[in-house]
Amino acid sequence: MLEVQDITFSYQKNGNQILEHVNLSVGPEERLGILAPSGYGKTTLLKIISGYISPDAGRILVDGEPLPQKGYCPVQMIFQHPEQAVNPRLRMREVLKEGDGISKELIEGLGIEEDWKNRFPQELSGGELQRFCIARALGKGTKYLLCDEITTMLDFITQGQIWNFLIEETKRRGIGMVIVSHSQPLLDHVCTRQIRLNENP
Ligand SMILES: Nc1ncnc2c1ncn2[C@@H]1O[C@H](COP(=O)(O)OP(=O)(O)OP(=O)(O)O)[C@@H](O)[C@H]1O
Repeated sequence: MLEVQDITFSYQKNGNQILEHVNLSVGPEERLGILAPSGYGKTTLLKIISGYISPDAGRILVDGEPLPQKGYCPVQMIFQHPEQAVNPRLRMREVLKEGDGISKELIEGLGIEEDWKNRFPQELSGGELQRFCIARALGKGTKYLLCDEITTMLDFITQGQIWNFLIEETKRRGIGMVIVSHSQPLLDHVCTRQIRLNENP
């Protein structure tokens, strides 16, 4: 179980509180959709849940344990803009090595072509690059996957391929998901449960 307990956060000391006493939990079989208008702190919340930023108060537990201070994080996040999530100086084969033992099956399942691995990020399309970011986030140790508008900038065919793959892969491996999107049809299609931020789950 992924538990988000009483999270409070503001970017500036004594500034506007972006998140106030946020509580939610997600099981390994669930795909939880989060809805909220722009600026309500959805991206900020996902960054806290995946350990990129620390909350001012509250805690994140995975199976009753806090996120590890070092080593592989069982909660992985995929961002809206893949080009901002990869080192531009690394070839894609090296980017994949940043993950936790990325399998051949995963790479094939995502439709990543052998030749793409020799390229640099700027030599790939947004959809091709996002497939690498998804592969990197789905290493052996991943228990929960957080998706922040991950297909917003992609065409419908690519969106469909990516979501079908993600649903199958996470079901098979018992990986729980948290999905942020402004698209209600997408959330209706993908999620097993939905909540609105700032309302009780
Ligand atoms: N690094 C930062 N420093 C200061 N303020 C920030 C920072 N990042 C985001 N904010 C502010 O925090 C608030 C929440 O931003 P966040 O990106 O989490 O919202 P969001 O709900 O994901 O929005 P959107 O739906 O537009 O992506 C916004 O008012 C934003 O301007």
